[in-house]
Amino acid sequence: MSTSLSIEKQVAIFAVRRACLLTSSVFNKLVKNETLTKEDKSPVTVGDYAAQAVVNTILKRAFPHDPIVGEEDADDLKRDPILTKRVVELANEALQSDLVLGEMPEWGIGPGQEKSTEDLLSAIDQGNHLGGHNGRFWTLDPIDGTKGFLRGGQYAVCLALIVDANVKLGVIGCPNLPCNPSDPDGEKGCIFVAVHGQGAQQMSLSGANPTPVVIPEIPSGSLNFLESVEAAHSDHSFNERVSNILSISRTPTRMDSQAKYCCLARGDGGVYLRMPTKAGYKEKIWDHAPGTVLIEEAGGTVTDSRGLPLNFGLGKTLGENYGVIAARRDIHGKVLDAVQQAKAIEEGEIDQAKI
Ligand SMILES: Nc1ncnc2c1ncn2[C@@H]1O[C@H](COP(=O)(O)O)[C@@H](OP(=O)(O)O)[C@H]1O
Ligand SMILES: [Mg+2]
Ligand SMILES: [Mg+2]
Ligand SMILES: [Mg+2]
Repeated sequence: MSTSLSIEKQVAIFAVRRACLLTSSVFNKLVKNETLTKEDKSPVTVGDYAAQAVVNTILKRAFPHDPIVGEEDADDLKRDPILTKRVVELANEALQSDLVLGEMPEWGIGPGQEKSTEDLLSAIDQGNHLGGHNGRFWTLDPIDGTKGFLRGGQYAVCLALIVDANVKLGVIGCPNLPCNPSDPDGEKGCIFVAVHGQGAQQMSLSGANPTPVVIPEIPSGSLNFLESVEAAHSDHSFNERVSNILSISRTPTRMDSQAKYCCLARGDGGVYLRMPTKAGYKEKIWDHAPGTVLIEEAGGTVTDSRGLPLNFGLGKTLGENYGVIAARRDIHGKVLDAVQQAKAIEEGEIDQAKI
């Protein structure tokens, strides 16, 4: 591993880019029966499986010794030969498209690199690492915000490299996100990249125009919350209470996926807040690792509601769920105080009338 992670960064960008092109083209052709329902009742589409097959194929060729913690596995898919055939078709199409400058055929990509069904199902299952505190591994969410993807909203292909529980590199591809927030109808599709200690960048899906990303100063009157669309994923009424404490009057921006972290990183919204809606759900590392390094490198802080950093060394999850707060470094403390105040009110420790 080079200390600058320049090769890892390039490979990750190319892999995420191919997966983004795949998922955008799948969306236009997706039909209803190309989605399965997982044991936890959440949806998974042929796009999720094919994107995981593509990214894992590239990672395993470029870094054969690196384990991968991926969201999906191929168990349910294997029971459905029609969906399997579709995933194989999609993954092969994405892997075999022409090489762009910098891509290497040794990564298993480019014309003529057709993979068998067995190769691709096994590539999906190579995301079976359990994570943990020691060593180096990748974590992949092939489509984060599958519900957003299905509704034609925001979703993201998310990849991070974790070394000894620290997120060293994060790449988030957002095929539906406008490149320029002040031109929402303009070009869509951008990739955000952050390397620990080296800053953050945004580039177009083609890799063109890389520009540094730094969270701008936002006057407190213009702050707003970035929150999940899904009410089951984060407690909207809690966010409203925190907004009131902070005298935030702007309505929250609801958006699926880690595109929220990307918007926060470029100042398109001021605070990401995700508090649990019910006991028992544990946040997954692939839902937060790339977003966390992006925010930290763009000048922000990410903690739970106790003010502690997220722990990426516990396995597939972040452990007991104390929520997630992300904001620019200089306002994070203020938001954390407000969250703790709102929690105390909720728990009945403070009489609302006294504050
Ligand atoms: N009860 C719950 N609480 C919090 N997050 C949940 C949840 N159920 C599912 N999720 C996660 O929320 C992610 C989407 O986040 P968001 O709401 O910010 O779009 C999902 O990612 P996938 O879509 O990759 O499965 C899933 O991992
Ligand atoms: Mg999912
Ligand atoms: Mg996800
Ligand atoms: Mg996902």
